[in-house]
Amino acid sequence: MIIGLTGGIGSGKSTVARAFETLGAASVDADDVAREIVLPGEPALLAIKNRFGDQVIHQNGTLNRAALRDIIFKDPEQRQWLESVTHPKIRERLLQHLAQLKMQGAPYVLLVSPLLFESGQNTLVNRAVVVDVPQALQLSRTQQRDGVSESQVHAILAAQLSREQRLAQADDVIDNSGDHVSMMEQVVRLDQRYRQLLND
Ligand SMILES: CC(C)(COP(=O)(O)OP(=O)(O)OC[C@H]1O[C@@H](n2cnc3c(N)ncnc32)[C@H](O)[C@@H]1O)[C@@H](O)C(=O)NCCC(=O)NCCS
Ligand SMILES: Nc1ncnc2c1ncn2[C@@H]1O[C@H](COP(=O)(O)OP(=O)(O)OP(=O)(O)O)[C@@H](O)[C@H]1O
Repeated sequence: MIIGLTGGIGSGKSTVARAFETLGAASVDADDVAREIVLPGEPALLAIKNRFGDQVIHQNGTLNRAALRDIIFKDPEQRQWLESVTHPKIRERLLQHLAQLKMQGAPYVLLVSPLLFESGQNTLVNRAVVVDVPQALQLSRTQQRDGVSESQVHAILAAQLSREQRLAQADDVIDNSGDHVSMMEQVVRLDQRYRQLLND
């Protein structure tokens, strides 16, 4: 069984995924896969360099993520172009990771992705769990974690589904506006539910 785990920027997806892992779940993270497909030598990195030039490439040949972030969250057309190059490759690589994880015998696998619904990756999963927090908390936790400006987080939020749109597509919801103990209690309940579903 594959469970999609999604939520907007800074909602706590990675934190929640780690909590599921302590209970025995396996996981693959779309943000990590998005990094793999732009490593030096990958065709996606070459396409990005051809479009945006050396301003988005570090001296050592790796992607300058901050520079690309500045460009794509200012201009929806550039973001759509980047997604048209990266999303098919991310999907392909996710499928490979999921197939490998399936062999390893975990009871269920989490596909952790900020853009589960936006990118159509939800067609790869059996259920979707949304990590939900009010927008103000997304903003403060992201700023505290990454040291980025409020306007940059707002620009990223604007490129993602709204809280309501995401919740409307959820099978399960984790309210991550409380502390870690409250989050863990919800994860334990859902883990039991997923194991029960496997036995049904
Ligand atoms: C623009 C890039 C280089 C910025 O890299 P950076 O290291 O600063 O951020 P990182 O990749 O860790 O993403 C942080 C968060 O930004 C948000 N985000 C990233 N890409 C997008 C996007 N295309 N649309 C909306 N939100 C996005 C997500 O909430 C994500 O968790 C990078 O995000 C990227 O390559 N994005 C395009 C690929 C993509 O859509 N990735 C999302 C997973 S499918
Ligand atoms: N319940 C919680 N209480 C307090 N802080 C939390 C809680 N959950 C997560 N955080 C913190 O909020 C920040 C964002 O969490 P996390 O990195 O897990 O989010 P994310 O959804 O994976 O983010 P992104 O989409 O940007 O990769 C982190 O600094 C994390 O430690």
